[in-house]
Amino acid sequence: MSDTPPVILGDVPGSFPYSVLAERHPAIIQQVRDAFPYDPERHRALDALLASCLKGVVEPLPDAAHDRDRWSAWGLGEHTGRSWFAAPWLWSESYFYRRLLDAVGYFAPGPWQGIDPFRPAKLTELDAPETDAELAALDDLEGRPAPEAATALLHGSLWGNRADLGFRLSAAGADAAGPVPALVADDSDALWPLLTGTGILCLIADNAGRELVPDLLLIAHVLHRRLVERAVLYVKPYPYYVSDATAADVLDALRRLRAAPGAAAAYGRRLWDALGEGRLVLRAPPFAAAPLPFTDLPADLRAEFGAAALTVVKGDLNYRRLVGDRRWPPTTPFADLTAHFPGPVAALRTLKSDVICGLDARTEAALDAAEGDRWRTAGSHALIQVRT
Ligand SMILES: O=P(O)(O)OC[C@H]1O[C@](O)(CO)[C@@H](O)[C@@H]1O
Repeated sequence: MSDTPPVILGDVPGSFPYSVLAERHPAIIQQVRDAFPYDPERHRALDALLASCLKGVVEPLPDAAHDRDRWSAWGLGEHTGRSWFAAPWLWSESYFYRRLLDAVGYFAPGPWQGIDPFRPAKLTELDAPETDAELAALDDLEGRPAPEAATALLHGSLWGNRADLGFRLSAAGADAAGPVPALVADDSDALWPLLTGTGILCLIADNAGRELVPDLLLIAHVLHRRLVERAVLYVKPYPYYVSDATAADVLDALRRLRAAPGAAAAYGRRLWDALGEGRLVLRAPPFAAAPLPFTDLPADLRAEFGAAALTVVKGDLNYRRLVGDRRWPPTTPFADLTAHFPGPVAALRTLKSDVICGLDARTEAALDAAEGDRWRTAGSHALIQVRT
């Protein structure tokens, strides 16, 4: 595309990406420090990461890191020795989480290996009374016509994306939708006809807890109603962006569902059975936590999404990766920016970063008039965009 805007960097003081690197990442380091009684070595490593993020430069991975080659292929050499603020924002954010896990000993043999530094916060959310209320709402769906139940579950999965623990560190209270509808694009009419009963649904998950639970309910629904033959759920291979879902988080969510009263437990049982029968497959590919756009999908994922009836891409970060982390003119067609994707694709996302496409001109003008630039990042608007 000749007028392609530049990739977003984090180097403009006052911009949203800059604030994430300069303020949110230090706040996340503090949150992690407070989450567990780490030993002095871990605290020193967290001190070093904080200093490196704020005033230092990107450093290489330790010699023994299991994924050094992978990160070399993902551009680490190019950014090593340069400021975190000078790299593409997507790249800096991803590498920050990789280094945070190093600092807390997540990958190294020892007592902290495999301990998710974000798990206490994820469990607090999963166990919150709000989750009970959301699960109780499933009882009201019983007996409703299938299309009505399907729409309710789709919207549950969509708005579940607002439940993002990293986002909450800086966007508390971002609730008012103002005079513009909360849903700024809605292609859901094009989504359901793609699920004709014989294909595979791929769902690229985003957050754990109160987003993952409705994602699982949606999957349970399409499997139970035989809208697809099989579903594949893609999660992160390691803790990432504070609340992103890992396989362990899927198991926590399933346990929560199975232990719930009312209709929720039946959804949990169906999902459990579907995993056992191979009708629901869990995947955690390294690329799920790559600092790269989906134009760089590896061959295996390209083939899987190419063979699916539909791939649902959840959340803001995955949206940035899907359409490209660039400040596109908001009326740029979604179909143009996702033409590279190997199969039909639907984005379900609440708006939490500057990236947006596929709006009609009237909606863009109304949003700007009502909220300035704030609608892009406040998390108070959402979209359902589909490319068939
Ligand atoms: O959980 P989500 O919807 O992917 O949102 C994570 C979001 O957090 C931010 O990276 C800021 O840290 C957003 O801009 C990003 O896309």
